[in-house]
Amino acid sequence: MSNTDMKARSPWSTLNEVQTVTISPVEKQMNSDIRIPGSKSFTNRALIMAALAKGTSTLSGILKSDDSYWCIDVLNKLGVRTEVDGDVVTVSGCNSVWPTHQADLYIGAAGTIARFLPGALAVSKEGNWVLEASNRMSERPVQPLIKALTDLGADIKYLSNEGYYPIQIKGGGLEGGLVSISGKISSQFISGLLMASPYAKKEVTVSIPDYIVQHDYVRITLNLMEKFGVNVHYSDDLTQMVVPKSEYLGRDIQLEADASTASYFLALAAIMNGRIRINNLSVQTDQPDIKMIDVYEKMGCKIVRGLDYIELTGAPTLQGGFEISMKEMSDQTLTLASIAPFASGPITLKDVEHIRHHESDRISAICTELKKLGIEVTEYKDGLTVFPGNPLAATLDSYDDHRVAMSLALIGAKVPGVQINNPGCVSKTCPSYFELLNQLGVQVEYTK
Ligand SMILES: O=C(O)C1=C[C@@H](OP(=O)(O)O)[C@@H](O)[C@H](O)C1
Ligand SMILES: C=C(OP(=O)(O)O)C(=O)O
Repeated sequence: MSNTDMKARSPWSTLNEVQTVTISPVEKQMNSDIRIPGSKSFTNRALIMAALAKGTSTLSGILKSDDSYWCIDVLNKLGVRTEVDGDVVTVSGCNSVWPTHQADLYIGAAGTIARFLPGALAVSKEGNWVLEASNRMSERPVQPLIKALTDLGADIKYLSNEGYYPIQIKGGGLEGGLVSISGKISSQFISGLLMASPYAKKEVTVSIPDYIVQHDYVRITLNLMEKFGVNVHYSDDLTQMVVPKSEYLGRDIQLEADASTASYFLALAAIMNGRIRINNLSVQTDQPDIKMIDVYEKMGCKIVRGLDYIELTGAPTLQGGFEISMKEMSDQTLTLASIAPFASGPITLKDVEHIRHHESDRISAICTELKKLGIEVTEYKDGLTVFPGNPLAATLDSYDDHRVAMSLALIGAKVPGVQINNPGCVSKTCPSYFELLNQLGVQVEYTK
């Protein structure tokens, strides 16, 4: 497990001892209903807004994974009281004054914490905190966010490499005013800046000079801020956003299921020509990865868009022969690339250069692993083309990246002899992933 960062695995991870998982094809026709764990994006936003808020919040349907564990752990270390009961967490908000003024905080591999926490700390009147991240998160960019926060008056220092974790943040507050921030490497920079902005001394006007890679994640932030009592004024294209001086108020909120996680199970039914119904997610969501159902439909699957469910029935042959921009749902690039060999023609996935900065260099990782399976691919700076083929048995690497492991496992559900090294990394967003696959009839065997 050479590239595995075991420190980033939390007590909510499950497969730390497992070296390799062998996935074997589904034996009977898939015809199942399933419930999907809570959304990472909603969970970590809601936790941080609830912690900053005045009053107590009850968040139901949280995700219990490494990313949310480290978020709750950090809040506890900052002196915020949280109580977890099943998938419900009660958070006693600190009204933007973090009770513990000095602490070393470990945030694991979570981009959401790395980009949402700095602003939330900087707004506090006093404090001096050191933030350390996983090895990979310490290679992922944060400079545009830190620059915007320091432009607003925050006191943040890089402790090792300029532009990267670890960092030191001192309290003192944000001044407010006009601030410009790039959205072309990560939308999380903008979300993190917005979440802190109500606590600046003056109104904050956020302006985007270039473009945003995934607008819908910013919309999730804006809508959740509104639920916590802060109304941001913004242009439709999100290039200008005005955050009033305000404060979050404690709320009781039911969080959504994770649309990114749901997509793997929809993809599974698509390639198996089976039927699956997701019982706790609907198309009425801001989560961008919901748009994958349109892609599965375009590939020949039948979709029922229920009021409170989504059902997919696969097709004997999936249709390929198209090019698609994955920019606005880029977490699903690997899912589509993994089922693409089973389609009738080549599929080109474009506009996702930014995913080279995710949990792994995802474009390079998926091209390397598909080639190991004997699949022809062409790699571009911003994407790849996957050609139809019959994948061979192979032992694959997960790159310690949950989405690499979850996507490649789909191929094992159709092709005998697919093994994945270091599969425990799925705990970043879905510790129960292989268990859920198994419930759907996929055979899963662990080697320790
Ligand atoms: O705000 C969020 O919750 C997320 C934003 C996206 O990140 P980028 O905008 O960095 O691609 C996405 O990939 C990530 O999984 C979750
Ligand atoms: C990019 C991802 O995560 P993070 O929140 O760490 O950016 C992801 O989940 O695919």
